[in-house]
Amino acid sequence: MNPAPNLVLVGPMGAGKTSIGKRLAQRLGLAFVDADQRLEEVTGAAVPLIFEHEGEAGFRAREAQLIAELMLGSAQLLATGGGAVLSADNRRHLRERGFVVYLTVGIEQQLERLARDRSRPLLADGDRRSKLEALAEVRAPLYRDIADLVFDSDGLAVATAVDRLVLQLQSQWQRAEAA
Ligand SMILES: Nc1ncnc2c1ncn2[C@@H]1O[C@H](COP(=O)(O)OP(=O)(O)OP(=O)(O)O)[C@@H](O)[C@H]1O
Ligand SMILES: O=C(O)C1=C[C@@H](O)[C@@H](O)[C@H](O)C1
Ligand SMILES: [Mg+2]
Repeated sequence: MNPAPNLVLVGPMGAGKTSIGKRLAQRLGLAFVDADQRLEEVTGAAVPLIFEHEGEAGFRAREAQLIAELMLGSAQLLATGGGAVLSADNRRHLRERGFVVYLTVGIEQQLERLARDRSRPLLADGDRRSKLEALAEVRAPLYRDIADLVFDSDGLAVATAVDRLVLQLQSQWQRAEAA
């Protein structure tokens, strides 16, 4: 059993938080919430449009409010947005009320997975490789700081990643229960 009320996925764009999260939640019988998708439902606007109208700061404020509200609940799997860990308040809420899994991915896989994607405003223009590298430099220590488990999704199909995660989580949770 999860020692925390919720399960949380953090990590960079293209790590698979949304794709893996949806199937992992089904396997574990948890309600699946994707923060980006929830913000799109609530505002009626796509993430790039929120950035365009309210700036990154406006998006981050909405994201922080959502995380604070969601973490009051339980039995959820929350797939966070890639930048959620930038806020110390978010990190605290996620860590206090979630078992946090950091999904890692190599830059080549990230570039491949996001090659045709137009829904990430931070990659809208300029060189994607250098942008992703700059984001990773700032964020990797923050993801690591709140992680209860680090899982490398590089080169794994979503179904394989989910199978392995279920096993790793169950064994880690059993150890926590026995301790
Ligand atoms: N393990 C995987 N193998 C192959 N493709 C994958 C894998 N995980 C994700 N993808 C693909 O990569 C793209 C990005 O994945 P996803 O949206 O799950 O990333 P994310 O971590 O939620 O990113 P963001 O922080 O931007 O929300 C999607 O098109 C998805 O189908
Ligand atoms: O890495 C980021 O900062 C972001 C990732 C996405 O999940 C979205 O939350 C948005 O595109 C910003
Ligand atoms: Mg996502």
